[in-house]
Amino acid sequence: MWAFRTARIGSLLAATSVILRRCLRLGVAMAKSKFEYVRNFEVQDTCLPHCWVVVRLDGRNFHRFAEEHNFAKPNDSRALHLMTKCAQTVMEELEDIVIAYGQSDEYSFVFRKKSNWFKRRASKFMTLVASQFASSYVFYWRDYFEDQPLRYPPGFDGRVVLYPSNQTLKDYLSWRQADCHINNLYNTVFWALIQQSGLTPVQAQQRLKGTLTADKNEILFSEFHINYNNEPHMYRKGTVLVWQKVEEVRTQEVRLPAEMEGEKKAVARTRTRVVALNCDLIGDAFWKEHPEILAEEN
Ligand SMILES: Nc1nc2c(ncn2[C@@H]2O[C@H](COP(=O)(O)OP(=O)(O)OP(=O)(O)O)[C@@H](O)[C@H]2O)c(=O)[nH]1
Ligand SMILES: [Mg+2]
Ligand SMILES: [Mg+2]
Repeated sequence: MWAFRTARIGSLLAATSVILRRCLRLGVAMAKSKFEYVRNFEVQDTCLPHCWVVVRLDGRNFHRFAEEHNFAKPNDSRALHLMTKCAQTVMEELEDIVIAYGQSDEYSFVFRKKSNWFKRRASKFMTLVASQFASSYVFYWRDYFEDQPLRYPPGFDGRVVLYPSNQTLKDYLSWRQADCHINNLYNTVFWALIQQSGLTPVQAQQRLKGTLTADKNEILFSEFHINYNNEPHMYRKGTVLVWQKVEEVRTQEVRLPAEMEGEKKAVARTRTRVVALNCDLIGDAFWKEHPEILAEEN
């Protein structure tokens, strides 16, 4: 009797599991349409593991954008501060960015070596950075350009570059900062010759043809009494964004006995914030001061 019952339960269970399996198969077949195969056309764009992932953005045709929006020449501090505000937003909204560097119409964002954000898909990194940056540029425009309406929507191109070692990453950032220095020195003399000496752009270009750094410094000093080293750091060095612990003091209402109700007290707390620096990245000093950026766990 007992054996008969056990056999019956067994065959019932077997029948149920066959039905269940059929249903599941049918369900899966139904969920997959005949068009499903097009998924296979998607390319794998996973960034190589253990590499620094750098996303660099650059303003599209900003030569024209700067003209149309009356940017000051050679440097418009409103435009540079707006770029930095957008980059700060990118760092705060997205994940795993350990440092960013910007100058002119470009910003580079460095994702930590071991980031597994969106399974390290390059297209996700690039498009999320570019779209967050571009929407922030429009969103915050009025805060920096109070009297200058935004005349058309700006665009930013993006690229992803992988750097396999700390040295190559440091060299990449040094390259961008050296570019900032070379362009800024040239532009400072170029516009001084036009704005202060009345040369035409073609004449200014001719005057600077073949000149070396020392020559440009000399022209600035002897003709315009400008010591290039005293020009603002933001123009000469660009902007570095890093995470830093900042002590914040806020006045806060505290719970006290009824007779003291509503009293406020200063409360200090430490938060990690994105901080903008206009410092040198090429020498060792910066990396010694901020060892956590290249630390192994990154
Ligand atoms: N007047 C002024 N112009 C700026 C400033 N920052 C950037 N620009 C302009 O933006 C340009 C940026 O250079 P590029 O990125 O090489 O060139 P682009 O015109 O943006 O062209 P693509 O990047 O190739 O699309 C500079 O050459 C300037 O004309 C600024 O502070 N003041
Ligand atoms: Mg550009
Ligand atoms: Mg550029």
